[in-house]
Amino acid sequence: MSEHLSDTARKTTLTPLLENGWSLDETRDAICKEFRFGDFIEAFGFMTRAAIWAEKWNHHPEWFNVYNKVQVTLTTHDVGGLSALDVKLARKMDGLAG
Ligand SMILES: C[C@H](O)[C@H](O)[C@H]1CNC2=NC(N)=NC(=O)C2=N1
Repeated sequence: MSEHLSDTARKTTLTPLLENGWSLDETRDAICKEFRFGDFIEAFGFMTRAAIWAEKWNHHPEWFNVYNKVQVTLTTHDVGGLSALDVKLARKMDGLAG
């Protein structure tokens, strides 16, 4: 079971993500990012790869896709806010998106 991200962890692990296109939704303690790809197949390929990691880690994104755009929201429902799992999945998604 994950834990709510500590203030220290927020400074060290969240800051680089916020500098890399993620933004904080403070109303629900979530991080969000919009990824854009060349076309639908690239966007869906990204979603498919991310889905396999999400399933492996039992940590599932909220996301919305139209054509080449994927809007992602990450938060941990079990703790009612951000946990280390959100940071881990956000980093993985950045890596997969290239
Ligand atoms: C029962 C199941 O393990 C939980 O609901 C898992 C599944 N995937 C999840 N995904 C996310 N993003 N947050 C969770 O708290 C979460 N919990």
